[in-house]
Amino acid sequence: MSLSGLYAVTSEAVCEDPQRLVSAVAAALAGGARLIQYRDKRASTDQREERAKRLRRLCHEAGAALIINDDTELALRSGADGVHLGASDGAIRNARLRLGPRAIIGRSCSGSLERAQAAAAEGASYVAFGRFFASRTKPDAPPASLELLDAARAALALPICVIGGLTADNAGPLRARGADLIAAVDGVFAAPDIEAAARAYLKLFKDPT
Ligand SMILES: Cc1ncc(COP(=O)(O)OP(=O)(O)O)c(N)n1
Ligand SMILES: Cc1ncsc1CCOP(=O)(O)O
Ligand SMILES: [Mg+2]
Repeated sequence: MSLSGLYAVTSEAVCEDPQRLVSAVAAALAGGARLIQYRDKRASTDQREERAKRLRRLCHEAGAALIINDDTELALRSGADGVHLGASDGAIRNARLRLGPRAIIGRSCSGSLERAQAAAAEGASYVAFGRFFASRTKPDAPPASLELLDAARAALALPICVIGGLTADNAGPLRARGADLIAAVDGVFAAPDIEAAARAYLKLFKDPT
């Protein structure tokens, strides 16, 4: 699949209730999201496995891919399409060995081009920079700059994801600087109309006519 477009990352609030989680992700898919990340820091191992399998079916029915945050073994058990790993979530190489050559493996690089280059060399599928704006989801995430994005676009051949306080209204300049994936938690899942919110981000990926 092409790693471009909206990357909708589940919020703590929607993960509180499994029915809400499924309907929220269904709405994001209806709005055109084709990459979903299941990010759930609170549920038990069994609950997360059950929910990940449910989301994997939902995403695949819609022709979308499901990525699991933090947990390579859960990605394997649930049949998800890949995993997103932060700096302390394990080595890319190990995840690649566990999940295979077709898996989508992402790495958080905060504001560091060096980290992104290392991730690329280890076999990451995409690298994620951010936060770019204030984020209620992860207020203490280290900041990244537009200049970093310019340098990353020039130096890296793999897809670039941006994250952190991104909305359809503020992500345009990042997209214009070559971001392939716009990742958002609250911008999608805290919106009163999740489907409409997802659709609004996707306008940033349409060719200007
Ligand atoms: C697309 C994307 N980018 C960055 C992150 C953050 O990952 P990490 O630094 O491991 O922090 P947590 O999300 O685990 O709190 C992400 N999840 N997704
Ligand atoms: C997980 C993560 N990593 C860096 S910022 C961030 C939070 C993104 O959430 P939001 O889109 O609500 O700011
Ligand atoms: Mg993590």
